[in-house]
Amino acid sequence: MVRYRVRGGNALRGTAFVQGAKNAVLPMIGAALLAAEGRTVLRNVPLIEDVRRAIELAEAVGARVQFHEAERTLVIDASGVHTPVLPEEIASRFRGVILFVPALLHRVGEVIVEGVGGCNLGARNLDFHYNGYKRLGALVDEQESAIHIKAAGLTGATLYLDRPSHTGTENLIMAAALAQGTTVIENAALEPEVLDVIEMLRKMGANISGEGTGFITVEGVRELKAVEHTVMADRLDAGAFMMAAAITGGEVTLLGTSLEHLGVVRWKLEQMGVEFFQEGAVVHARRDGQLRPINVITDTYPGFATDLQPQLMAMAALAGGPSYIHERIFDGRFALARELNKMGARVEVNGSRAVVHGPTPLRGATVEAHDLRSGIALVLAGLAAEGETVIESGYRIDRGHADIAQRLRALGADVEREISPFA
Ligand SMILES: CC(=O)N[C@H]1[C@@H](OP(=O)(O)OP(=O)(O)OC[C@H]2O[C@@H](n3ccc(=O)[nH]c3=O)[C@H](O)[C@@H]2O)O[C@H](CO)[C@@H](O)[C@@H]1O
Ligand SMILES: C=C(OP(=O)(O)O)C(=O)O
Repeated sequence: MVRYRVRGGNALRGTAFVQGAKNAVLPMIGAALLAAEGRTVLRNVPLIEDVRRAIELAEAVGARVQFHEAERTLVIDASGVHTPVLPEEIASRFRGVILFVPALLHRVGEVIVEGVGGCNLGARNLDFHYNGYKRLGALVDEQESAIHIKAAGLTGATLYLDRPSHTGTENLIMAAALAQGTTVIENAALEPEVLDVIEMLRKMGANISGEGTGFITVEGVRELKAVEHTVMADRLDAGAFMMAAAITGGEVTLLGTSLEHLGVVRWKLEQMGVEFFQEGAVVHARRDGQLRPINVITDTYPGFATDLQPQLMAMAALAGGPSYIHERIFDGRFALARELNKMGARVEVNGSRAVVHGPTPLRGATVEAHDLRSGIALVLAGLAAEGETVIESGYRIDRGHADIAQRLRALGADVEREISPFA
């Protein structure tokens, strides 16, 4: 059992390194398995638990993987991929498992998904993925214990997503990349990570156009080759550090990121009183006076990222007036509210809307990380709280943020990661 212990009160100051993006590296590991020969080299790979699960899973299906951790470099030889089973004990621990489906369909002709993990945020359906595979010619059999997908070769088709699903877009592109003929994907996701994955697939030899427009065309090719690719910076990790500076009244310099990737998040943080200054790939963020209340609606990119909504909720607890949050992506992403309330916040939730009655001083408490982003939001709340905050279920934070305690300590925070022998 991992837990984080945070003693609040220090304004964060200094320089932080932004990690490689979790939501880009996971599909890239899936993409690497599409190459039947050679070795893929991924750079700027974050040392997070989801990457460790993805490595275990790639090995379970027959790939040979070396993780050079000090160099943040992953080497994947997928020539030995032979088994269709994505085993429950690994698959049920992270969402990225679904990103292995296209490669196994192409390489093995079938996939058995024994579980799908990831953050518990309410309904997380996969119907857009399955409908897409079916339109490309696969057979999908959804049983309670496992999902079985089979395909004797895929054929291009016109596909659509009811809404621009992030992993749905990546999966249908990967499925179409080696299908015979042309595939058009309508209502495709625009997230920067999706574009980075497309860039890697294009280097591998895929013929993809239209990314960033919502309409993607993929001309199938016969094979994809192993390549080298550097994973983009994690905008959610960068956002967490910006908000850590803001919530503590500090100032941070973030190396290797871009305000462009934040979309609307940037403007909302500015409205709350965060000042930004960008010099190339270096971003400075600091709080400018008292935090102001805010009105936020989460949306797909470039709208306000749902993965930064909990951190914003924590900040809103300290803002000078009521803030309104409308969560439109997930129907169960307000588990943070009751944990923040244990710390003295006043958050009222009504369905997909929440009102944060700020300002309320925060005080330390023992709280639970119900998912990755509510976990990091509680770390931020702890940094601004009086006294000590203990955040249980810290594994969920480790799924997506690398060395977070150490990186925050380098900015002057009092944070420790502890491993308890008691489960
Ligand atoms: C590994 C990864 O990249 N995870 C990210 C990805 O998750 P993920 O790709 O799972 O999220 P989606 O964009 O697919 O889901 C968004 C919404 O669409 C619904 N939906 C999705 C697919 C589908 O087949 N049917 C369906 O109904 C989901 O229930 C959810 O309500 O995007 C989310 C939304 O930005 C982020 O929070 C996650 O961090
Ligand atoms: C929801 C998230 O991740 P996943 O899709 O991997 O559960 C997240 O990164 O906040």
